[in-house]
Amino acid sequence: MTVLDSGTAPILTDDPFGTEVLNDPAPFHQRLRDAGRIAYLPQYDLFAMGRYADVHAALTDWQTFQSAAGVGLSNFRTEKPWRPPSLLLEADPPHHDAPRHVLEEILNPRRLRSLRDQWFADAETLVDELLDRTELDGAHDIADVFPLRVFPDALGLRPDGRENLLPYGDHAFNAFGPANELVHKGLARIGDVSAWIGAQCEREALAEVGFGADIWAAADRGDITHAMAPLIVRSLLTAGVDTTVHGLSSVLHAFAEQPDQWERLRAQPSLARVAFDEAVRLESPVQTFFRTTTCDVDVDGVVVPDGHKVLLVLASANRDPRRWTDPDRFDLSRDPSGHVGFGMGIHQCVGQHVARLEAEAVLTAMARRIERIELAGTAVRHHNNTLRGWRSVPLRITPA
Ligand code: HEM
Ligand SMILES: O=C(O)c1ccc(-n2ccnc2)cc1
Repeated sequence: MTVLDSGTAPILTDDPFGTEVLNDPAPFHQRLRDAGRIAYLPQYDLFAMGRYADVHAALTDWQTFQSAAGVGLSNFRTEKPWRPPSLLLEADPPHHDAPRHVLEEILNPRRLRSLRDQWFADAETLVDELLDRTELDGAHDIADVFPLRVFPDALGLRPDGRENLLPYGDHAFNAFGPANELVHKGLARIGDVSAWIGAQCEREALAEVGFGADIWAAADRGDITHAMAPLIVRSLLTAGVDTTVHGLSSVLHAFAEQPDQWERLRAQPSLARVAFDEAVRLESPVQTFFRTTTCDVDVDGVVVPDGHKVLLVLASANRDPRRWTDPDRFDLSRDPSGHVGFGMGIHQCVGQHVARLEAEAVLTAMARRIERIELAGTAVRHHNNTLRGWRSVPLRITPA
């Protein structure tokens, strides 16, 4: 795509949600970083940032770059959201504060320690089931399976109907983008699926022990209102599975592409956590989120008018050579902290510890049982307006 400089903002004619970019976003990200600190995309009348420093600055300045007008392309100031807005993701202080504090308490690493032994055992069971094979699919057999085995139970979801979770999350993440074919393909089922999701958020649908019950208990304590509780449960239902499914397929693909890094993990299984964060930096399972300006904002001489949508390209920031040495390399000796794959600032991912624990369980179980993994064919991308991961990662494995 060409970069034309008309007026003050460099113009990019890329479509961040088109098939070409979804298949290989790197050229778009490179053009965006090279164009300057901010660029204008006329196709969607939006501004975009791709450099680490600018994305980080916008994420940590919620007063100027708000979430309350939606974190997708749709501007809640002028358009009706497709569902009641999120009390966390699509809210700013003060309304954001109480729901955020409640989930921080429920999902913090200390509270998750009670799940660690169970999740590690579940991961070992899953890997043991696969060890009689020399070839498997890292997406179909592991990434798509493990989150659905552990997270719905931890949340307290009833056993039936869980097949609705992935389609709901996939549609919700598509809906942050434009109304393209990816959104249209989900519309036929979303009514029924949303009804099922809404029903699972009610207190009587949830187990007495789990994240859902903890949210309702917070309402009983008065930390949030009872009216807020179902919507906060809905946040976990929306975010809890698709994200980790794509995070896991990404880390397995990264290792399969670089078997030397797998040897490092086998030598030091405690590297599992940093390996997952390095994969989240490199692959950015959540590629983008939007913000809306709350005033006229001058970025390097480009004036973004009040109320305008700004696309924050997390995936580009995570590979910005201004911030990362050899950014395109999956490297376990790197310190990936500071990456924006989980966001940054007041909206930084409150589920990151859940995601890390799931990945640590899977990678530790695999590292102990599998001597070598390598790609056994061409991996196939899963397309989504916001999420990036793999539909298929054919692997050849050598049991230890
Ligand atoms: C690899 C997995 C994941 C990635 C890459 C990821 C990424 C992100 C990012 C980038 C944000 C910031 C959004 C923004 O700034 O607008 C975020 C927020 C959030 N994440 Fe995640 N996430 C993951 C998994 C999870 C899981 C498993 C949960 C729930 C258990 C979760 C719950 C949330 C919630 C509730 C927010 C909103 C926080 C707020 O607005 O205060 N995420 N996540
Ligand atoms: O409240 C919601 O509906 C909602 C909350 C968080 C996410 N999310 C995105 C990345 N990690 C989590 C998605 C949806």
